[in-house]
Amino acid sequence: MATAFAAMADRPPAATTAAPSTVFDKIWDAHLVKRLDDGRDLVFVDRHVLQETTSAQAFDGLARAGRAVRHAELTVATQDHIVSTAPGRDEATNPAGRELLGLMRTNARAHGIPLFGVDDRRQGIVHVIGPELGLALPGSLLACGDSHTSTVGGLGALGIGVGTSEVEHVLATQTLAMTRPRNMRVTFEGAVEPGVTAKDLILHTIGALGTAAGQGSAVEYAGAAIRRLPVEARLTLCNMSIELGARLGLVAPDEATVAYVRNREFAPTGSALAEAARYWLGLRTDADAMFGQEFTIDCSRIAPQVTWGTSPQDVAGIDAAVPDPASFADAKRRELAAAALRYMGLEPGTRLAGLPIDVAFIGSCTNGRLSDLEAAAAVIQGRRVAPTVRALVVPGSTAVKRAAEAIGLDRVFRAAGFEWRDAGCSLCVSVNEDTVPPGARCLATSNRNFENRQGPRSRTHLASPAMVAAAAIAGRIVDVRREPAP
Ligand SMILES: CC(C)[C@H](C(=O)O)[C@@H](O)C(=O)O
Ligand code: SF4
Repeated sequence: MATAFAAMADRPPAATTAAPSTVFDKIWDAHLVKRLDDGRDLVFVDRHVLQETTSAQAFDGLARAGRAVRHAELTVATQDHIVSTAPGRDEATNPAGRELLGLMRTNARAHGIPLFGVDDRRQGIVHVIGPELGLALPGSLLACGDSHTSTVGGLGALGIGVGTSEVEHVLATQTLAMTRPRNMRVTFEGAVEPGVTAKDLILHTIGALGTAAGQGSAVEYAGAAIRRLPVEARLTLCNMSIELGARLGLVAPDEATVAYVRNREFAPTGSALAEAARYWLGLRTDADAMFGQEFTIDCSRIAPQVTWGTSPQDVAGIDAAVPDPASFADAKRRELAAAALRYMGLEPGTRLAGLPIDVAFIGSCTNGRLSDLEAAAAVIQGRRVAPTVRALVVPGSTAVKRAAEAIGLDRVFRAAGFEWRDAGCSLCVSVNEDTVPPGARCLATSNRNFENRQGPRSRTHLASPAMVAAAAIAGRIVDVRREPAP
């Protein structure tokens, strides 16, 4: 399989067009198979990644239609959503997950698709393992039956989240029929303050522009502040393009991207890598390229962010208070904010700093990578979790878990009173056995704070790993920048 994946990187460079174009245009055009009569584009999918909750029906459909998997060698499967995260778990640990996990194993075997299941060292959240294993490469197009496929945009790849019927289409044809996304750019200017992370940049952006801003768009994140972000932070940023309403998000590849890709299990090596890197580094937006929408964000004014409501756009800096719904100009927004405060059990004017929490969750495809765990551990080192808090670390992949253990992070978390669990989606979506009790308040590093997301009547606030770590210790939401050094 490694050879097949490596060969994919040898694709010819995009045909140079006369008109100035964006990095998105260049990658899209390199994948264009044909323009369909209905106005959509048919694009080639370099990698197709499967997760258990959206693939079973797709395989059923394929069987009913009597079709085969077109390119099993460009497809991989993992088990992440419904898996138990209890240490030492297997497919049967979460009884509710047995059927879907079993179906994935049977389907993968029947079609010759490699499965990185619960017992595999390569298992993990689909959007974490793509970059980690070199399945997602700069300039590639990756599809997955999961909305946050946009994560891989951090490498300069097009990550397209699709529904179950499209999973079936990709399995059968290795192509995707889709309306070409519009170009949108968000440029980040100014210096980012210490204690402010990629998670804060994207939460702030969603708050400023709204969850509908990116509709139908491919968002390019640009600017000096983005160039300075390590690749894992770019993955966090692109992950939440979905909460900005976009189809995908991306950061143009640079030397940091190439360095990240080097030595990944399925990435090209040797002269194939050198040749691919030349192509990747040419994937830049031309100076005069046109964007349907352009926004600029001033990073110097961004504080660590915390959500107060039930949409990711309900967000404010840690030094702010819960807003008065009456303060919103738009009538619909006023109504939604009032409903959100009722659900969250919050009063207008209450400071976000100081809100007591019951659960602290560090993990997910947004913030479950090694650098996220390192940032959290740096805050926790030598301290204890407040007795009123249940604190969990759920690494984004088995490889992240092992890498963290190799540098002793598990000991830091355990000594502080955190649970150190096996890899999976866990409390991000609570379709396994991990839940937040009704009415309880959780500060989480994940990407969605919808009603009931972490269990019936659960209350979710979103923040960065360092902020969640600091809150777990304090027992309440605090400003990580003001915490005394350990
Ligand atoms: C289960 C899956 C379809 C879903 C998604 O696509 O987003 C999940 O990953 C989520 O985050 O809610
Ligand atoms: S971690 Fe959360 S957002 Fe990411 S794929 Fe899993 S459920 Fe979806």
